[in-house]
Amino acid sequence: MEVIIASGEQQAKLAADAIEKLLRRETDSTLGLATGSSPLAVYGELIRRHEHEGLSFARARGFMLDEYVGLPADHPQRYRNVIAAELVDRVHWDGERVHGPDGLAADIPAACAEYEQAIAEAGGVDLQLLGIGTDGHIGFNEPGSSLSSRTRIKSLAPQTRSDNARFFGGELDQVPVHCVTQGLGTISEARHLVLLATGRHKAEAVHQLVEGPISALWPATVMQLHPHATVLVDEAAASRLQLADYYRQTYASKPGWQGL
Ligand SMILES: N[C@@H]1[C@@H](O)[C@H](O)[C@@H](COP(=O)(O)O)O[C@@H]1O
Repeated sequence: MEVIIASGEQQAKLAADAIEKLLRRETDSTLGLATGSSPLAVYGELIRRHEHEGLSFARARGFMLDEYVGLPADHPQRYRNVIAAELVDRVHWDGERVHGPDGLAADIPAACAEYEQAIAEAGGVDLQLLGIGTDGHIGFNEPGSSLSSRTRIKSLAPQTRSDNARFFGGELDQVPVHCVTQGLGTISEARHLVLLATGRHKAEAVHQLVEGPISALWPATVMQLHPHATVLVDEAAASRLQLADYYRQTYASKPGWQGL
């Protein structure tokens, strides 16, 4: 696992560089998309590169991490609509090439199995963007999630519902109780995991993710088992890291050609 302590702006450039490298290669690429505030600066940088540097998403496929269950199709907080507004529409990416778990399916387990199948048929995810919840969730894999879980329905933890109430006008009772999320096993199969975290409220989750014992209690710790995981954190989110100086030195002496 590589830990890079960098400002939100630097994080966005580094993650966008890795995504641009994939989009400009000869073969089609598959991006794993996350919602929440953490990836917004990355999306902003990708939109800038699309508008000013000709970065094209035409040959890419996208798979989202998660979705609320039961929000009406036109609800602005439905993750499908959020990602359309924050990235897909703004980079003129064909919406048919961007997929997400179906939170409105009549048969949710069948829809989850189909989603797994669609990811597999696309050849798997090349780069998965991730944020982290204050309780250490990735996607919507709340504490207690199996480390080998697949896409499925989950109940949101009270902490997550209260954290996300800000997107629902501060009204907790408007936040859905259930979600569908790629599992920790699904996420772990992406070839490169790139997690972004900013702010002191993420410091404990980041400490556990990087330095804690692997445990379902802190689901993001599953990333310690991944052969190519990058964790981009600002100073505040890094404030509880025991080995922060070592991560700084390592990154400062990293060969420039290496990329993420
Ligand atoms: N389901 C999303 C996650 O994918 C996201 O990473 C996390 C952190 O959100 P934020 O980036 O807004 O702090 O919470 C949400 O509940």
